[in-house]
Amino acid sequence: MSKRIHVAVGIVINPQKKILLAKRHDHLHQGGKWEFPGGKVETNESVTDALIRELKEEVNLDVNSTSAFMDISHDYLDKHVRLDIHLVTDFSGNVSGMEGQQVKWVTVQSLNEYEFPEANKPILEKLFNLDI
Ligand SMILES: Nc1nc2c([nH]c(=O)n2[C@@H]2O[C@H](COP(=O)(O)OP(=O)(O)OP(=O)(O)O)[C@@H](O)[C@H]2O)c(=O)[nH]1
Ligand SMILES: [Mg+2]
Repeated sequence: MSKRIHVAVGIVINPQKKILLAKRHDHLHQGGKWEFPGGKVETNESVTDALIRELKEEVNLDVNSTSAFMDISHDYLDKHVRLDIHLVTDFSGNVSGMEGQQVKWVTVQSLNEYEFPEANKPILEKLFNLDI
């Protein structure tokens, strides 16, 4: 049986309509690829609380509110992930890669230049179709 994990993922969009990407460290699951910041929802934690906590821990942003965007279940060979993806436009602070990871603001149009985990394909399609 592969592991099942529930992940809170943030599509952070700044006032210039750029989206925040972070690069996963090589040793992590799906390492070396770009991701939308986020992480595992802990026991007794809501997805929103998990996302607020992860965005502070990983990229030092203070998030005020989030809105549900899409939900994806994906089977990797070694684990099953459920990505609970939220849009984040209501935040303050300056981005910093708190875990030494590379971070980058990119336009929606340039997202196809980056390599993402397989599970992210539907997210990219939905973002391309958003008129932002
Ligand atoms: N954060 C994030 N995780 C993703 C994305 N796409 C995707 O497949 N994942 C998968 O979802 C899982 C997220 O776990 P994570 O490593 O971010 O978890 P975490 O921040 O709680 O890390 P930790 O376990 O080191 O505390 C990983 O298996 C990762 O491969 C994405 O866009 N963002
Ligand atoms: Mg993470």
